[in-house]
Amino acid sequence: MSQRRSLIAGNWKMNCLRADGLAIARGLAERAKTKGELACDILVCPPATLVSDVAGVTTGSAVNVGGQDCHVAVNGAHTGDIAAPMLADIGATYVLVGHSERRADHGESSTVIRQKAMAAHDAGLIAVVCVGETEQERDLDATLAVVNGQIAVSIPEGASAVNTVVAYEPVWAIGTGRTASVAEVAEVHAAIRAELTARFDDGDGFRILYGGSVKPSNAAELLAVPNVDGALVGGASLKVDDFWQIIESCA
Ligand SMILES: O=C[C@H](O)COP(=O)(O)O
Repeated sequence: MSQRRSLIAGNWKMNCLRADGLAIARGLAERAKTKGELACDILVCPPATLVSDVAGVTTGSAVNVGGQDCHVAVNGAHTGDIAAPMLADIGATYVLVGHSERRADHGESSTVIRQKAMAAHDAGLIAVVCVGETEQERDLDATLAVVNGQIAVSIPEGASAVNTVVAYEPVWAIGTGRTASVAEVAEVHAAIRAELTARFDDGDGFRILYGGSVKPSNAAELLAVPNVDGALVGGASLKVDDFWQIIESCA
């Protein structure tokens, strides 16, 4: 098995005015600097309004910065949207694509998400491609079919372990306080790994993150599950202490 370095990613979603966001970013950057060698990579994805400022205060630290979404095109008449090269231009090195809130709120299909991942790659960004089933789909025993289908369509042919991270986030576990069980996480992550290794020469090297109510109290247990190579954290990433405890849960 290849050595995969874990990634702990914070998705701030539509939270934080400038002062709050910069306080979190500074807090993380200071800890990263004083801690020295860390067992994992760190990523924060602030709202687009703060990407540039957060990149500024985290420069020279181990904290990477990413966008929460990008458009499929590099520029053009797309009012309100943000192109991947624009994110790269202001210091982002990652971008989330296909988060379930984008799929639900903006009707994004896996086909569009694949195009967004391609746009991210073209801009030199690492795409964090998010997948996950709804509660209804899990109740119908369709979890693996749904997730495998999302993986098959959302991840483009040009993907590699270098430019792509997968995030498994069961929709019913996001922001609900309900976390998938270790057995549920293990089953889905193993299925995603099988899809990746079947399709990509370096499929064993892709990092697969778990997301959905990850917090300091459950992080170590989730991060110890086979094929869990980090976490995508929402609510708990808005508190420096909580997010740092999750970072320190990496073995
Ligand atoms: O992107 C993050 C996920 O949606 C998880 O959010 P949460 O940790 O608040 O459940």
